[in-house]
Amino acid sequence: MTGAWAAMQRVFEERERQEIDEGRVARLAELAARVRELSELVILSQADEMEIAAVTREIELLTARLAAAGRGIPPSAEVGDGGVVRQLGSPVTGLLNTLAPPIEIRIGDDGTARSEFTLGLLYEGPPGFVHGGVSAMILDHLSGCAASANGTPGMTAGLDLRYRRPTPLGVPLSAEAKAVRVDGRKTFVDSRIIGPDGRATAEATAVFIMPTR
Ligand SMILES: CCCCC/C=C\C/C=C\C/C=C\C/C=C\CCCC(=O)SCCNC(=O)CCNC(=O)[C@H](O)C(C)(C)COP(=O)(O)OP(=O)(O)OC[C@H]1O[C@@H](n2cnc3c(N)ncnc32)[C@H](O)[C@@H]1OP(=O)(O)O
Repeated sequence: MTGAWAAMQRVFEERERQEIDEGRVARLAELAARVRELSELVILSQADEMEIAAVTREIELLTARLAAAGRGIPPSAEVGDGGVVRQLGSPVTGLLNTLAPPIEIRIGDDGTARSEFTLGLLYEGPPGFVHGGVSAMILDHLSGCAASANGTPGMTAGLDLRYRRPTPLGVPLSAEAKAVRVDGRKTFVDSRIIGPDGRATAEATAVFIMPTR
């Protein structure tokens, strides 16, 4: 008995009481996209110190405007087609999470979870290449979706990763994950990130375990 199941249920139930207004989500997603651009410019901008101080003050005012409306609870997670969880605040796929790339995942007829994406400077590890932790995050999440699509969701119990070659920044990448074996509460999922030359840059095997109630 881990208690994790009950804790997750409580959070889900609280969040499920909220209606998701798609028009509002679209406007918030637009805001998140603009904040992502801003985040990249915090690293790249050549503005002088006066300009940086002025922009900082403006951002402070904008933050205060949003805070004035009060803070609610994060928008709920929904299970969509093929068992893909639509979690608006997810750090991987969350349209409203400015730390998320964000990555769109779809499930094929054979249960493979797939995604195509380009990772920019915010996800840099070695100069010019994707941070290994970011690759791990993406493969973990994609694999979780594949386990769910298989009808055997769970929490990541293990993620065995091999970095085959550096994953380049700023070019189209793809990734795929598929449940390959179920053993009681354990689901084993194989996944990979594929570079523009069609070769795998990172490969993983993950184990998902449904927590005991
Ligand atoms: C409302 C409830 C929802 C429940 C489902 C939860 C999520 C799924 C929902 C949606 C998924 C959709 C999209 C995916 C999204 C995200 C993916 C990322 C997910 C994460 O970001 S998630 C965060 C990181 N994750 C954790 O925070 C886990 C912390 N941890 C624990 O909560 C426990 O650790 C737990 C529950 C994992 C297991 O605990 P436990 O007590 O139930 O089970 P136990 O340890 O006894 O293991 C049972 C059998 O598995 C074997 N075993 C254990 N580990 C193994 C390994 N690595 N390799 C091979 N075998 C292994 C043992 O050897 C034994 O084998 P045997 O039965 O043969 O003896």
